Amino acid sequence: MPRFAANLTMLFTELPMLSRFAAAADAGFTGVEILYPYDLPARDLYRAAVSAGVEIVLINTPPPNWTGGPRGFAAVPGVQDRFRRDFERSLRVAEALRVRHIHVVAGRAEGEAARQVFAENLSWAAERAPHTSLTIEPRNVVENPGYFLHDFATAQQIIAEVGAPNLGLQFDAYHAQIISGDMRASWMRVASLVRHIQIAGHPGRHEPDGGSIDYPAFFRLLDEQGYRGWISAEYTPARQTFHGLDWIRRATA
Ligand SMILES: O=C(O)C(=O)[C@H](O)CO
Ligand SMILES: [Mg+2]
Repeated sequence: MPRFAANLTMLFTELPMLSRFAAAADAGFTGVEILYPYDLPARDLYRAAVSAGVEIVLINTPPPNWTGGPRGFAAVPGVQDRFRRDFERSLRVAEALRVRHIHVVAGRAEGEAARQVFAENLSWAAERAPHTSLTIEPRNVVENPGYFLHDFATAQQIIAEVGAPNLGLQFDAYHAQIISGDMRASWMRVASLVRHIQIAGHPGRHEPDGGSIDYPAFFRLLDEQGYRGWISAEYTPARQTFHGLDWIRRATA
């Protein structure tokens, strides 16, 4: 049976962050992810996870601007020193939270210079943190205009070029459906590189229930293929989080 994580940046936001861990555990999640855990003490987050009995599966590298603006800048030329300092910070937080994956967020950039900077930053980070799993995630540019990593072919090339054993793909099924029009076909092409999956319903990015992606069939496929990673629910609840959890009850029944 797949292991499900709740993205606490998007789910259970009816509650303060530290109360979301227990709410996720009560709902049947055994892991959580927090996109930007940098504004609360790591020890409080870790304690909340331990007392709820959930693992913290993933965090993102920090955004360049704490009060908004683009998220992440690993592919942005001209700020490599800053990337390195901020990566050190994510590493400290990841160690304190015993996090499994750090998602290295590419940011807004384009062209060959951005591709080179992204590959250089990833090589540096993979070597700096050989025991931490690093991920990169293609996102659709319809909703993330200007985002550097917006197709799977580029992600595959960069992972091959960096060639680090601790760098892999974060497969967001919602983005994949928009990028290729066929999430399952994308999955079949890149599955061997994937170390973390995120899900949301399409269209709308709400509960993974109904819509154009057949998630029960996807979960069966993952079981058949022996996928051992986490599947993280990264969606905006259509109403209150608690009213939209039938899908996980069915998936874990
Ligand atoms: O946008 C997404 O799908 C992500 O997973 C990002 O990490 C959100 O910041
Ligand atoms: Mg995602």
